Amino acid sequence: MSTAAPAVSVDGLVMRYGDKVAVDGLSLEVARGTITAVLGPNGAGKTTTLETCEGYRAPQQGTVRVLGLDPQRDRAELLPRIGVMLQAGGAWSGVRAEEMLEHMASLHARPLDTRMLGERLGLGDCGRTPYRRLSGGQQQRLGLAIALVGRPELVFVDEPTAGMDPQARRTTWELLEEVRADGVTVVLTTHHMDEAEHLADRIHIIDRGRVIATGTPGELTREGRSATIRLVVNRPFPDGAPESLRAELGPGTEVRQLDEVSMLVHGPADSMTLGRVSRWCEEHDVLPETLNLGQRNLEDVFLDLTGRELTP
Ligand SMILES: Nc1ncnc2c1ncn2[C@@H]1O[C@H](COP(=O)(O)OP(=O)(O)OP(=O)(O)O)[C@@H](O)[C@H]1O
Repeated sequence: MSTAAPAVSVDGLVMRYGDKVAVDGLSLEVARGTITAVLGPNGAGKTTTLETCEGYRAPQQGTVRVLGLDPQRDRAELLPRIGVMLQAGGAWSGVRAEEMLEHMASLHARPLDTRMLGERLGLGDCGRTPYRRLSGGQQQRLGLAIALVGRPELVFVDEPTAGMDPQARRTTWELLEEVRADGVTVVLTTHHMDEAEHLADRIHIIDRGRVIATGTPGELTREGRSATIRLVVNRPFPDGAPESLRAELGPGTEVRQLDEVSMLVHGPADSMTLGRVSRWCEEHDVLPETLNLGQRNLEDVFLDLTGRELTP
């Protein structure tokens, strides 16, 4: 564990919009040089938290420090050192992509080469396209280029791959990994658990304005009370098999039939459950060809903690 001061520290943050509590006593830290994901469902309070770190909103309660500075009081000192990729917009509608990027570069003392950055992000072909005519994925990539052009020490990226096709998503992930390799700290929000699992050194899972779990992807998915069991049998299940297996396993278990010979069981991660599945097979005259306890993913972690799906 690094002893260096954290890049970001949020302590007891409370944010409301009128009567609505958007952030409810949220605390988290981001270590320097890492990719940290703030993962949570829509409306969990991710964007509001990020906007407070970026200095766009003043904390109503609690404290926020970014690179050791107060994002409100020390805004002028902080701004040249951070990059921000907004969730939507970030450019005015008529401006061409390359003009926007060059304009942003001109605001920084030592900007990156805009042509190279545009090429790297696959913006080469649309440099002369007005912002409003860019696809959603292209607007996202331009937003990321704008966040990176000033060689920030820390970048905040809000839903970096929303609206991107799988290939653009991969490229964006690679780029964020390169940025980290250069020593830049990356804080990203996402509601895609695969994105958090793939990219993040550390994940803060948030729900209803609070951090409900923190850890590396491995730590979060190893601990816990439940697992996914995959069952594949030698011949089609009898009618009513999922209901009958669920009854055998008791409460707290979900059973989903995938096709005529396979089922997924989500339930307690213990040998008793495996034993019961095996006994049920024997009683129903089907032979398990596969019966294995799968690795939990972040979706399972979220379900364990909240009783709800991360991506409904
Ligand atoms: N300007 C606003 N006025 C009123 N309510 C708002 C405003 N911005 C956000 N909210 C509400 O505050 C809560 C938290 O919103 P926030 O955008 O921070 O969540 P989020 O986790 O980023 O969600 P998403 O993934 O959908 O962007 C939500 O219930 C949202 O509806």
